[in-house]
Amino acid sequence: MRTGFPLARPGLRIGILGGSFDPAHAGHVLISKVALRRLKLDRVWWLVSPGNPLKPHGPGPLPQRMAAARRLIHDPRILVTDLEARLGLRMTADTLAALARLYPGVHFVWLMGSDNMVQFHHWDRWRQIAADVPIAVLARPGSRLAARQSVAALTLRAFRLPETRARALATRATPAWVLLNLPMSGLSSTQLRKGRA
Ligand SMILES: Nc1ncnc2c1ncn2[C@@H]1O[C@H](COP(=O)(O)OP(=O)(O)OP(=O)(O)O)[C@@H](O)[C@H]1O
Ligand SMILES: O=C(O)c1ccc[n+]([C@@H]2O[C@H](COP(=O)([O-])O)[C@@H](O)[C@H]2O)c1
Repeated sequence: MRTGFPLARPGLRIGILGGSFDPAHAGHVLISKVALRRLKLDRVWWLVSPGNPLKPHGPGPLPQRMAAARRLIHDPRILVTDLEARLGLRMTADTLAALARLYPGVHFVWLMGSDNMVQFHHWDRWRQIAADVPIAVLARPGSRLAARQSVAALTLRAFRLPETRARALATRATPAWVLLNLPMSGLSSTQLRKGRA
């Protein structure tokens, strides 16, 4: 494995939480812990993005975002990585293809908040993403119901697992996705940036 890339042996179940983390906050920690438990994951990797392809303004510098994210985590199962920047990738479809090549035999699950599910159908090759990797959508205030009615949710409705089957998601044939309800956190990076300004 190249330097700077996390290690993972075949058979591990790893949730990937992609985001700007500008800055990371307790909402990210909460959904990571819920995903670890409810999806029976071994690890969650925070994939600190060089920048969301759909957002017009880039986030703050990557090293600062990484350092702040690491300071927030006190669970050895959660790991922060800049592998997307190291690979020179930005589109999630490309990142997931690279992960499959780099880590054969690892069971990856894409994690995202329900706000992202609402606009998932605008992502580059979103159907390919859903065909490549199981997806867990974590409820977030204001978008939980909209996520259930989103274009992606309706398109993929035949492949939705009930929450009671969430533990099976990581090794399920794709497409497969689940919507996880949880005691929701209203925290957001936008709100924290406003508070800092
Ligand atoms: N409070 C939260 N509850 C559920 N999911 C969340 C929460 N905060 C962030 N997420 C999810 O975590 C992932 C990374 O989030 P991101 O780094 O963009 O933080 P954010 O708070 O959504 O930032 P911003 O306000 O700048 O959009 C996304 O899939 C997002 O939906
Ligand atoms: O690939 C895409 O088209 C795409 C479009 C929007 C968002 N994403 C990814 O979704 C993750 C969450 O983005 P954000 O900006 O909400 O933190 C992050 O990993 C982005 O790279 C990816």
